Amino acid sequence: MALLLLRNRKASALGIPRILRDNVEPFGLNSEKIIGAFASVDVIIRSYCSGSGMKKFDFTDLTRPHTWYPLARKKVRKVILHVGPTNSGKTHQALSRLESSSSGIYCGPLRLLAWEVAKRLNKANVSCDLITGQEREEVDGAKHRAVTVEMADVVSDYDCAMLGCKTRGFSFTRALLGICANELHLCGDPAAVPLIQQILQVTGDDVKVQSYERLSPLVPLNVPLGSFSNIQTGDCIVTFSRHAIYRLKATRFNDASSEFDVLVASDAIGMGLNLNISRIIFSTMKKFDGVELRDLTVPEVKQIAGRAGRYGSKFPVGEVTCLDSEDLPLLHKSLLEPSPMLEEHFLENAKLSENYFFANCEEVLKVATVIDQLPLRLHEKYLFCISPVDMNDDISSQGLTQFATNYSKKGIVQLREIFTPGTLQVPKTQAALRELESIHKVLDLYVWLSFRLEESFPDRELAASQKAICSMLIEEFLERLGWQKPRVKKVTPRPKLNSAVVSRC
Ligand SMILES: Nc1ncnc2c1ncn2[C@@H]1O[C@H](COP(=O)(O)OP(=O)(O)OP(=O)(O)O)[C@@H](O)[C@H]1O
Ligand SMILES: [Mg+2]
Repeated sequence: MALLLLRNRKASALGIPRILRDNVEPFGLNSEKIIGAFASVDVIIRSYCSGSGMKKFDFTDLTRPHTWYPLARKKVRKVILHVGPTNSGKTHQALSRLESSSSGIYCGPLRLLAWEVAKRLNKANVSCDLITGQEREEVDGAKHRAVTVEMADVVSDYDCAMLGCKTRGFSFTRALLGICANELHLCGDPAAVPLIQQILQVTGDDVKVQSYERLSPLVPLNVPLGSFSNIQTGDCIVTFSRHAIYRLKATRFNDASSEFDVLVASDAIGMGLNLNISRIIFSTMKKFDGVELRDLTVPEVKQIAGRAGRYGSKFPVGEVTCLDSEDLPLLHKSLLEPSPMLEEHFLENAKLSENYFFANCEEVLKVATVIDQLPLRLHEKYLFCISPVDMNDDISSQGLTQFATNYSKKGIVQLREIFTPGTLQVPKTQAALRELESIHKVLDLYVWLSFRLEESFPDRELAASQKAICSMLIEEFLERLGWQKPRVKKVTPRPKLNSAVVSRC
């Protein structure tokens, strides 16, 4: 939820962005203490400015986030928690309910899942829009929407809403508290139940738990894969970096003479995807989480392993193992252990009221310090702050600065001002590859902004087409290294596996 930063040391080091200091002080904010509550600023401002009869909002009271969503609070929502292990039919059950409702919204953690749901509903003649950070496919007359969770709509009224989210990010909490629906279905691990029940105690919602059992078996193997020569059809190799995916794909599985139908995927597949996978193979049990290289957590291992042998797929029994034998003990132990209760971590971190914790918003603050001096309104600054810019990437952060500066000066940002179409080339070196990936990020950012400031970022089509060219050129570079383009480009709920790459979208 909200990026609540009360006396956060890291944040103070960056200084208090003027964005919030200047704009919220009239509401009585003590800027020495409070740096931001970005996540819900949009809702608060909209409510405050709409003249909807809402009283002056007290920005100093950050202990009651459920009150930031007045629309949702008008209802006593029926909240159903669908909990159980992976592959137990939680999503299936909740989606059936969504499908039969007069209006609804699905909020998922991954673009592919939103896409899968939109496809399923439209196929069942329930018109459904697909809305993610970077795309909007609207269907005439649709009363249903499938969105990625950060796009959760907290200002409309729905009959049924579904949250299929595996993380505790602020988007999830915002959706949990803010979605205005008669019925709210949440799918996840039983470990989340106490925390969600606790959070929803104050909303007055009616919460029920529905438990599930695994629908088909998952067998942890005692023998490691050992060598890639032991790969079989239906295997899925899981790795944790994009470059490792490319490398594995390029060097191992795409030999022209190879007949293997193998998926190489990142841990993003763990978020509920249904694929035809017989055996999950962890190429490593360690992951770099942005700060350190650490062992995979119990929920991560279970979620990823749970992709094997999905019910109704062509593999009725799933298997899971590791590439190296030394990783097997951690795999076996993790699969046997219950997931740690989310509240433990939560309480450790909470510094405000006992149900809330400080989300990490260093990235947002980095943007805030860059655009702080620009003559933009609060809402516009906020928008740039939450945009999908990679501030650790020089080209991406320069792109954002340029977009924000040009927008503040002229109100319109032509893509050609910072980018000349027709100049992209197949990279010849790893450095050129990285540069092209950075350009891809800048174009992606332009598309994202164009959906929110439509008139000011008019070149969406050009940006999208140049972005597609970037992807093609990256693929061409990789093909020259021996990588082959997947024959199946989109991952459908049950595709024939053809060495597709799935990574976080
Ligand atoms: N009652 C059912 N009838 C037919 N198919 C079902 C049924 N229940 C589940 N399935 C199918 O079984 C597979 C797994 O179900 P689902 O995706 O709902 O599991 P899940 O519990 O949400 O798993 P995860 O925790 O990994 O997200 C899906 O392909 C789903 O369509
Ligand atoms: Mg699911």
